Formats: sequence, C-alpha cells, structure tokens
Amino acid sequence: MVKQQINIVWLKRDLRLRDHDPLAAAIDNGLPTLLLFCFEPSLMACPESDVRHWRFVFESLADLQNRLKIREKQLYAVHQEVITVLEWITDFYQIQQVYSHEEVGIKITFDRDKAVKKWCTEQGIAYQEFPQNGIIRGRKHRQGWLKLLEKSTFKASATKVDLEKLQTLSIDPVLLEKFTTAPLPSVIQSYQEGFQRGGETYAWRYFQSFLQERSKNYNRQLSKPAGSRTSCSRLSPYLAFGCISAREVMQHLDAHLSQSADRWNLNNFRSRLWWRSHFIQKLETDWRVEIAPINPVFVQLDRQMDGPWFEAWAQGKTGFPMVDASMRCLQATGWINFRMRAMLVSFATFVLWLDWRPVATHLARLFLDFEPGIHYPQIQMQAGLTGYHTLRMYNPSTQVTKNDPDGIFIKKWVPELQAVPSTLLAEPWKMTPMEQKFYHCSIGSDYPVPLVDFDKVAAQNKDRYWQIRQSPAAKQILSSILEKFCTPKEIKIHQQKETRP
Ligand SMILES: Cc1cc2nc3c(=O)[nH]c(=O)nc-3n(C[C@H](O)[C@H](O)[C@H](O)COP(=O)(O)OP(=O)(O)OC[C@H]3O[C@@H](n4cnc5c(N)ncnc54)[C@H](O)[C@@H]3O)c2cc1C
Repeated sequence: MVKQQINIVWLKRDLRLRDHDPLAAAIDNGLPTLLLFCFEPSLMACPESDVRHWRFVFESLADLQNRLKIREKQLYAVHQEVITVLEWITDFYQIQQVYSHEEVGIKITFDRDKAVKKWCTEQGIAYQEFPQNGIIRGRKHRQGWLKLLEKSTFKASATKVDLEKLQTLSIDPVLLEKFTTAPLPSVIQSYQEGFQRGGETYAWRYFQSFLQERSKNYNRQLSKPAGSRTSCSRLSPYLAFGCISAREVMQHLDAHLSQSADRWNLNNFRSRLWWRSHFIQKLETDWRVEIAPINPVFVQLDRQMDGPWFEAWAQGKTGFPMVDASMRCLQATGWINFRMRAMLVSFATFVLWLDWRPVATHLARLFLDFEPGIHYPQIQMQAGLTGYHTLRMYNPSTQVTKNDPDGIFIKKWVPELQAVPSTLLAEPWKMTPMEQKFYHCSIGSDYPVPLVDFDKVAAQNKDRYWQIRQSPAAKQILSSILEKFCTPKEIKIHQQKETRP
C-alpha cells in the first residue's frame, strides 16, 4: 500500500502560531502537515522539570488547539518519547520532512535533538531546523554578533504564517489510539491558582497591558519584590516556551517607542530583551555552562552539595525574612523578580557556601520561566564562577529596608511575622523577649533563628573567594573566557575592572 506523504512540524519551545519559521516552511511545502508536540517522559522526569512547566505547556497547546479548531485544523500532543512517536507515524505515513526550531536547552534536550536528526537521516527523512531568538548555532566568539542580532533577527521581518493555507493532517484512527494510550496526569491538565496561564493569547495580553499601562513604573519597581509583579512585563514564561517570539516583542516595542514619550522605562525593558539573547548565546557557545564552572579554577571553592542548610534555604526557613519570603513566593507562584533571584543565589552560594549546581536545579524546578540559556549563566554569574563579573553579595536585611520597607511582601509570604512591625522585619532575631511575646512571634519556635551571622560569614567567605579569584591560575584563563562569552565592549569593561573592591 502506498503511504500518504506528509510533513511534520515538531513543536518544542515554540508554542505559537505567529512568526514561526517551521510552520511557514511546512505551509510553503504544501503537503498535509502533522503538528506534533511530545510530552516526553524522559524530560518530564529530569531533575529540572516540574509539573508547573508541563501545565504551562498544556495550557499553551490548548490555546493553540482552540484557535486551530476555529479553522477546522488541529495539532496532536502525545505523552511519549518523540522517536517512538515518529516510528509509530512511519507505520502509517511517509514522512517527507520534519521541521523544528533549534533549541538551546539542557544536555538531555540537546542529545535528544541529535538523536532525532540521526533517526531522520537513517530513515531518509529531511530534517530542517530553524534558529530563533537570534542565537547562532555553534558560534564560539562574539565578534560582530550584536550587529547580526539586531539586523538578522530583531530588525528582520517577522515570518508570516498564513494559517488559511495550512493543511493539518487528521490522523488515522488506529494511530490516534496509539497517541492517546498514555494520558497526562490530571495535575498537569488542571489550572493551579497563583500561576500565570500558558498560551499565545495570554502572552499578547500581558504584552499589551505592559505597553499600555504597567511599564510606567518599570524602572522604579524593578527591584521591589511586590511592585515588580505588576510593573515588570511578566513575559518570561511566554518567551521561554515560545508563546511569543522575541522578535515580535522587540518590533512591537520599537513601534510603540516611536510614539511614546516614555523612553526611560521602555528602553530599559528593551535592553533586557537584548540581554536575553546574549545570555542564551552563552549556553549555545558552550553547553558545559550547565554542569561546570565557567572558570574551572572555582571548583576549588569546595562548596557543600547538600545538608540541613540547603534544606532550610530550599524550604524558605533560613531565619532571614527576605530570603524566606522570596523562596516561598516562588514555590507558590513560579515567579520572583531579578533582584530576589540574584539574592537567593548569592545567599546560598556565598553565605551558606552551597554548591551552585543543586541551587540551580532547585530554582529551575521552581521558575515557571526556566530558560536554560539564561538560568545557568545567571546562576554562575551570581555565584561568582565566571571570574570576571563584579562580585555582588546581597545583604538580605538591606533588601528589606530598601525594597520592602513596609513589609508588605514579607508579611504576605511569611505569615509568622504578620504582627511584627515593619521596622523590625529586617532583623527579627534582634527582637527582645518582650517584643517577641507582644508580636506573637517567638524566634526559634514560631520563626527560625537565622542560620548564620551574616556580617561575619559574609566577610570570611569573601576572603575565601577572592583568594581563588586573584590566583594566577584564575587569571591565566580569563582572556579566553572573555573572548568566548563577551562582546568586545564588555571585554574592555571587565579588563578595566579586575581588581578587588
Ligand atoms: C539566578 C537567576 C536565574 C534566572 N533564571 C531565569 C530563567 O530561567 N528564565 C528567565 O526568563 N529569566 C531568568 N532570569 C532573569 C530574570 O530574572 C527574569 O527574566 C525576569 O525576572 C523575568 O521577569 P519579566 O519577564 O517580567 O522581565 P522583564 O524585566 O519584563 O524583562 C523582559 C524579558 O527580558 C529577559 N530578561 C530580563 N532580565 C534578564 C536578565 N537579567 N538576563 C537575561 N534576560 C533577561 C526575559 O526574557 C524577560 O522576560 C534569572 C535571573 C537570575 C538572577
């Protein structure tokens, strides 16, 4: 029997119908197209993965499905490894082409992509991958990269996807039965209060409300854990799962900027979009950023992999209100602002002297917007492992007085401190026994005694760190690191700065 020829668009972290090169290429080709997403058990079981990510993906696919259904088209989501699904499909159809986006992911997805490519080659199936976010595959230096990013990605026209011309495939009922044999756990299929909902529709809603209204407080609220929740764009999970393309965000922003008087806030937001690609390119340049310090000399830091301090940090029970509130908020909502992310990492690695890898894994699970290319380079930077970034050790008590002076954020997430006056929230352990009684918060029973004496430990660990950072071995490798990961402008800045403050 002659099998019907089809193409496949394999969706991964590109869950949208706009500005989508694989989709546009499949439409151009003209063959019936199977739109496919695989909930891969191997990925769902990896340590960085959490139900919150797959729920977001499920919601995003449901959004696409609803919009396709209006046009009598559809996609298929299968709870199975992708190669197994492709093998099932070949029993029924002759696959001519598989289209997908390149993914700058963790090692397991990188290996999976290579395996799919190999499988396609062995089957005589063409496999075409398209770049996204301006990331250049295999690039080992940054000469000219920034210009290329602006010209070839951000300023280039968004890809038009003519959905009317898209011919999606309605699959054979026997294959459909195979596709539906392993249903997703119900916890993935039900909405969880407190989290952003997935989907291209929501992505554009968040973006529009940011441009129209919320951005006016962007700079002022960026570092505030409470105010940032509405004043930042909150586009991160949508960008991470590709519900909206970075190029479309940039282009709509530029169009808006040309008519807006508010350059102060919007230009700062614009620079974040540039940073996004800049960081993702780092992981593309060297996948080992996920597993090893960028400057290998820092393995000598010999930080703890686990233990009771890790547990206290991970559960938000360190006795430092801003650390605990940030961690608990993250657990309940999947989002916290940049400053508090940086503080959580610097507190774990510089104060508690915990190894960056379990810290990175724990946060990856909690961040709804887990984007490996931003996450690992940022964690390494905050943990001091690049050897060229300015060392920032955030004092959690200062963060309270500067960024939550009224204690609104802390009281929401650490209810044990509800009755404590805001003036005492930076250092609640200094409350007298009488105050503790008066404010219904006994330190040591209602709320933990702080794990460490911050000032003392921070000073000791700073010394420990700088001994290694200033060693000849650390400096020897610095120029090759800078060349690999930094733009020429950054190299100049970092070379000038390399002295201990
Ligand atoms: C230790 C650590 C880990 C992080 N891990 C992630 C992650 O896994 N995924 C993620 O999207 N962001 C990560 N960030 C960056 C940043 O905190 C978030 O992107 C931001 O808080 C998301 O909120 P927003 O969308 O409202 O950001 P906005 O301020 O509105 O910025 C718009 C977009 O720009 C990008 N962006 C913003 N800040 C940065 C930055 N510092 N570096 C690179 N890109 C940036 C994001 O895509 C963001 O959605 C991390 C930061 C730190 C310190």
